Amino acid sequence: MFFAYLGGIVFLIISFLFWYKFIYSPYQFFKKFGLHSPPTVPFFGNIFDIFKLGSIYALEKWSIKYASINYAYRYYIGAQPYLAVLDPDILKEIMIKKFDNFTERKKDFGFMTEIRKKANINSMLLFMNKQDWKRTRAIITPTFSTKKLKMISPHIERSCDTLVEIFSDISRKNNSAELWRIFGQFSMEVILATAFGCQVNILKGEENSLTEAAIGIFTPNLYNLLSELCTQIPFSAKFFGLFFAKRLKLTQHHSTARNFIFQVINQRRLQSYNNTNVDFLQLLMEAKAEDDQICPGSKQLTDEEIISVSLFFLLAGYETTSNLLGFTAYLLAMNPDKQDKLTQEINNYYQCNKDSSLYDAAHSIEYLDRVINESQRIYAPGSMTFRECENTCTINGVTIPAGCTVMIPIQILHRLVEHWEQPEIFRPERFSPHEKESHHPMCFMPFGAGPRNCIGMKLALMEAKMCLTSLMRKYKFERAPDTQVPLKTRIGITQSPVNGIFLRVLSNVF
Ligand code: HEM
Repeated sequence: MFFAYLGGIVFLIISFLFWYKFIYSPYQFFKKFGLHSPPTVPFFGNIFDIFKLGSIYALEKWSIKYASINYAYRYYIGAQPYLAVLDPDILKEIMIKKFDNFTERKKDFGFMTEIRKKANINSMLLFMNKQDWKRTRAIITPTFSTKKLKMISPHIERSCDTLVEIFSDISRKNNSAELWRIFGQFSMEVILATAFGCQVNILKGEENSLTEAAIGIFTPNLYNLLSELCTQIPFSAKFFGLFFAKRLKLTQHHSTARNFIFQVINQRRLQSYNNTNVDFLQLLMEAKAEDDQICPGSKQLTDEEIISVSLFFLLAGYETTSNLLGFTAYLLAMNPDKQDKLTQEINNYYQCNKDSSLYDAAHSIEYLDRVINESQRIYAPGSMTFRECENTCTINGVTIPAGCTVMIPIQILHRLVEHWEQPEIFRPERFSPHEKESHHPMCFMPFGAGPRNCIGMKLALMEAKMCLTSLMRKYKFERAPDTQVPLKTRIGITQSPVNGIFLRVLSNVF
């Protein structure tokens, strides 16, 4: 009898502790500071709304209902507390002025961490902790200087030439074509060439072990869904990781890519006397932090670090850039007057600069810059980013507790009616010098902001500008019967078209 009572009491105590630790306590996080959030479900927080509506749309709904003061509102993903901030002045404090208190981004994506561990790949730059990030970023920043990017631009020009040939075939057929897939092949070809000096012809259908692995990493499948789920449900990443990570094709693709890069590094080290490679891998092998950079640890990257950094370039640069090109083509087709203006500007430039290189042309046409900015404002390819708060602080009346993840909804900021007149309209003139002054700089951040912004920004812009300049000299895009209007997009961390982008391509040259 005594033992039955004792057992009952122990059971009650354990149940109470379980309830307190996992069901009650995590959701008191904001309440302790007198702040509100939408109603939560134990273990899941607010993820059902996110699954039902999509993250950005759920945030839009909450922003109307819960953005109490200064356009900031709170929610939970699993048990992790989030604060979404829409106020540009607060964002300036977080991303720039108080950067030291908001240096880290977000805990790693659970399931992908397990996959990378199994594939022997180090932590990615995106999720690095403060110390590791400071050192790594200081070493690799010079790799993205204008001079070095110009050195690798011939790789991009080569793929632009192939793309022009492909578009010539499409224009002759006079049917619509799915351009998003073609821009995807283009950007994969460019990133493999610029990152690893790998001369592949993906646009012409050729493959090798690295391209197969790279394509495999980006092909959506059940496991991607699983990994999405694991980022939301607490403790599930370890659980699923234990059972699946070793057996997944995705892990094999990561291993193949890793081993490929490892072999290339070894070969280059052996042939160091006649090494003429001009690509990121080579630049990373030679990269060294400047002497005046305060960074603890070695000023050079180890081979394992080079592998994880260069692999991350592949992940970060592929989808975002192809989405940018696809969205821009769609917006130009839907706004023929803006497209004509761009073509005119490109032709004018070449009339005055007949022997200009593609690199120089792409960087001299101001209207192209405005078109690309406006395209990214309407469809931000990187639709959100994050910062972790290290120490509790209050900014413009909003308390941000330590341990809280600040969510920066880039796509929403780009369309706020308070800051953008008729935000749904494509008008590149918004970015002309005199109009540019009229909007808050923090309301336009396709590449993030502050010291932890996108390191690949100049590369992405160089690629997009060179690609559009070479295409628009010869072709124009036109709306076809199967063009989806309005375009449906899928918004996660990145934004992509749900059903591709179907357009006609017509020759400009008669
Ligand atoms: C149109 C193309 C691209 C877009 C829209 C884009 C957007 C972004 C955004 C929004 C962030 C987060 C910034 C922040 O938190 O403030 C980011 C981070 C990053 N991006 Fe990009 N990106 C693009 C292309 C690239 C390319 C081509 C590369 C590399 C070759 C790259 C490498 C990175 C890296 C390494 C980070 C993490 C930086 C850090 O934590 O220090 N991105 N990108």
